[in-house]
Amino acid sequence: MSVHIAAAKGQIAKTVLQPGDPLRAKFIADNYLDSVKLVSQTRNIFYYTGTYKGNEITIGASGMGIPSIGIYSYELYTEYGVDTIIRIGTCGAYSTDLNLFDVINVENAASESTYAKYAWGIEEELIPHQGNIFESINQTAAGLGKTVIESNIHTSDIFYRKDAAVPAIAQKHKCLAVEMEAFALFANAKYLGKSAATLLTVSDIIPTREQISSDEREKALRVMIELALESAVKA
Ligand SMILES: O=P(O)(O)O[C@H]1O[C@H](CO)[C@@H](O)[C@H]1O
Ligand SMILES: O=c1cc[nH]c(=O)[nH]1
Repeated sequence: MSVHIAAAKGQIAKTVLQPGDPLRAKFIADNYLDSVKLVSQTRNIFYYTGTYKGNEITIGASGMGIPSIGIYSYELYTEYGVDTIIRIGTCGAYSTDLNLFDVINVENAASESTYAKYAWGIEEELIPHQGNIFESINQTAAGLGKTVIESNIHTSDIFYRKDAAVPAIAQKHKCLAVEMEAFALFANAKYLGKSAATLLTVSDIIPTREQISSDEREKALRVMIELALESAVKA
């Protein structure tokens, strides 16, 4: 057990799918995994380990924001020997070039956050996905005939803001969308020499205020979930 995860050593698989939402983790475990076991519910952040097509996999939440995923991904990599984390999140599109339910495979995460600098001495404001899992997701998507958009995204600490303009860092790095965790996940993986990818489903179109419901954020992300599971078993 680690400070924030109650699972015993050996109860977490080498590959973890990590949504922000604990109930999305439960939905995936209930609907996609066999022989599934709830291995941690500390702070109601659920971790389930089971098999998908015969391969052991863990689905567990990160909670929302950089500090939270910073904790969970670090403990998974260092205390449980996890090799690969695939974040499966939602994001807000900065323009109407994207549509609700589009799926992004994140190339680089740009952030104003000081997390990477003060945790690991990583000075860059743009951190790439780590290891081979990004490419494996692209190949898996092509094999399944699913469309994924490869793009930079903005990892922000802010969900609500007064200024409607696209933030400068997102403009600078041509980020199509915003979410709140990928930068810290990539920073931890980079520092620790681990693999990390982030898949995002567009849940909000920021300029038009179109959005999917909270129930859909839990349950209607089928394309992303199935792509992550199929990629995970090849990791
Ligand atoms: O759907 P998840 O994975 O939680 O991701 C996005 O949704 C949350 C905000 O609603 C933030 O965590 C953001 O990154
Ligand atoms: O961080 C996020 C996630 C979903 N939608 C947003 O607008 N922002």
